[in-house]
Amino acid sequence: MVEDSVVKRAKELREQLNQYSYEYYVKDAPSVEDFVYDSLYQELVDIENRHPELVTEDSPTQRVGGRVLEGFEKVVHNVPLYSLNDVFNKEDITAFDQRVQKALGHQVSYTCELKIDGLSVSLRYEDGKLVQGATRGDGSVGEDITENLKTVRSIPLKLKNSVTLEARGECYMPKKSFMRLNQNREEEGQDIFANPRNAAAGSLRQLDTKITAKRNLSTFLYSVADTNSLSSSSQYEALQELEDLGFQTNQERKLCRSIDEVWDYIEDFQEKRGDLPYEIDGVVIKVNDFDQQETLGYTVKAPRWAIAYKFPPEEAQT
Ligand SMILES: NC(=O)c1cc2c(N)ncc(C(N)=O)c2s1
Repeated sequence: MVEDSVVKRAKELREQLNQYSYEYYVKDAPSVEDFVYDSLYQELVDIENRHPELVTEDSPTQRVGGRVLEGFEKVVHNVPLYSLNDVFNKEDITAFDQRVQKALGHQVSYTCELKIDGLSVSLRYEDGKLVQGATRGDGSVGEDITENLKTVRSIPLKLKNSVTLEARGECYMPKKSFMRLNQNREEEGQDIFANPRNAAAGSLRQLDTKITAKRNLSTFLYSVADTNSLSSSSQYEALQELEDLGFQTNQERKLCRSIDEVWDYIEDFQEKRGDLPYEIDGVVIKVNDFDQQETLGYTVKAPRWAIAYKFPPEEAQT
């Protein structure tokens, strides 16, 4: 039987370390120096080594991976992950806005979000605890990569509220991590990855979770399978609600009152994309209000209430 003081200390350390990790990986605003984190982490490792029965699912020690998987189980997405219709110029953006206004009978607000060049993932939480993580796959059937996604430090193992929901987002590799990874692979005579998207996909499809844990992946969450699982009534509010639950969300989002504002946003980020610490390949434009999204509905493969504006390919890095 473990003394109460040790059980209490382990709980304190877990909560303190998870808070520090949240500040560092999700808010990008650490409140303590690394050595403070490291010494508390080592204290928890020592306690868990002496008392393995004290290890919990959401312990920060579970982030470093451990198992080598045989393969990936299939996961059926109860709510399919839809794809987006792509557009490539201002005329198509205007045409989208005309179709929306015609269908709804009035002007609408749009939420603009950066289109992250990573791997789409779905994260299922029950009572606030991460129970499953899966790839998008073909939108209906994906692969269970829970063990690998648990090593992604910005993915919360436990939410700030004990809600049950399925969040969707993009898992990506920051440009700096991509450059460092390819440098190491080149020095070791290994093939290099063509781009951060391939590097992220390759890292998440690793059967050895210890390798995934070292790849410094990150995430931006941007929607939920069922909007009724949130209290928000619009996309812009939902992004804030996801952030308040402990997810990393992209801070460049903008609520636009007109399609002209949408176009300004697109031009703005076509300029800025090279300076971002992650790769994007466009902008996702969504009708903001959830009731209006429902009215517009879906075609066979994509929502009528959203489009993806694709940037022209970036000039090859000389
Ligand atoms: N295929 C899709 O539905 C999406 C793909 C992406 C992506 N790669 N990045 C951001 C968003 C977003 N913020 O909605 C979406 S939505």
